[in-house]
Amino acid sequence: MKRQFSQNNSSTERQQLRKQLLAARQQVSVAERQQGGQAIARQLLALPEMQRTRTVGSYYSVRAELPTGDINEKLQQQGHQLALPVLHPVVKNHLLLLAISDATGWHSNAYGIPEPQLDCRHIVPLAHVDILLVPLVGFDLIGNRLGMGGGFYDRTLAGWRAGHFPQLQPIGLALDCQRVERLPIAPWDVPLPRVITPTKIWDFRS
Ligand SMILES: Nc1nc2c(c(=O)[nH]1)N(C=O)[C@@H](CNc1ccc(C(=O)N[C@@H](CCC(=O)O)C(=O)O)cc1)CN2
Ligand SMILES: Nc1ncnc2c1ncn2[C@@H]1O[C@H](COP(=O)(O)OP(=O)(O)OP(=O)(O)O)[C@@H](O)[C@H]1O
Repeated sequence: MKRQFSQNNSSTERQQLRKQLLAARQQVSVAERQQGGQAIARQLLALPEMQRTRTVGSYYSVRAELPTGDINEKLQQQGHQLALPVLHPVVKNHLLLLAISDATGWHSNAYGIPEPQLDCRHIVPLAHVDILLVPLVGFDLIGNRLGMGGGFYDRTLAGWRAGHFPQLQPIGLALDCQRVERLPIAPWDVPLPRVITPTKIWDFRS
C-alpha cells in the first residue's frame, strides 16, 4: 500500500510538472523557438559521431515543441536517412520508426501529429538506428526525462537500456526553459545520456 501511495504521489507531481513545463514552453516566442531549433541543428550536426551516422530517428514537431524542421532538413541534406515515429497500429503506446523519402505519403495521427503512411517495407528496426532524437517536456540535471505521458519513448528505449542496441545513441532535444533541477522518476523511466538545448550539449554520461 505504501509503495502504491508513493507512486501515486510521484505521478501527480509529474502531471503538475508537465502542466507547468508545457505552459513555460508556450511562453517562448515563435521566433525564439525557431532560432532554438537552428542552434540545436548546428550543435547536433557538429557532433563527431555524425561522421559515422547513417540513420537518425527524429520526430515531426508540433505546437510549442522545439521545432525540428530545420534539424530534419539539414540531416537529410547531409545524406542521413531520416526515420520518423508512427503510432503502432496494434500494440498500444508503442512506436514504429519509418524511413522517409520524397515519395512518403503523410497523414495526421490521433494526436494531430503528421506521420508517414504505414508501409511495412519502410519500418526501421532500432538495431539500424544510430541516433534517436527524443522529444521531451522536461529534463533534469542527471538526464531524467518527462514526456507527454504516453510512455512511448520509455517503451522504445527499454530495449536500449537493457543493452540490446549498443550502437544507438538517444539524444533529447529541448528548449532551455524545459530544464528543472530534479524530476520525480518512475521505475520505467529511461534517463537520457545527452540532451541538446539551444545553448548547450548536456552530457550526463560518466
Ligand atoms: N512531435 C512529437 N511526436 C511524437 C511524440 C511527441 O512527444 N512529439 N511522442 C511522444 O511520446 C509520441 C506521441 N505521443 C504523444 C502523446 C500525447 C500527446 C498529447 O498531445 N496528449 C494530450 C492529449 C491529446 C489527446 O488525448 O487527444 C495531452 O496529454 O494533453 C501527443 C503525443 C510519438 N510522436
Ligand atoms: N517499458 C514500459 N513497459 C510498460 N509500461 C510502460 C513502460 N514505460 C512506460 N510505461 C507506462 O507508460 C505510462 C506513461 O509513462 P510516463 O508518464 O513516464 O510517460 P512519459 O515518459 O512522460 O511519456 P513518453 O515516453 O511518451 O514521452 C506509465 O503509466 C507507465 O505505466
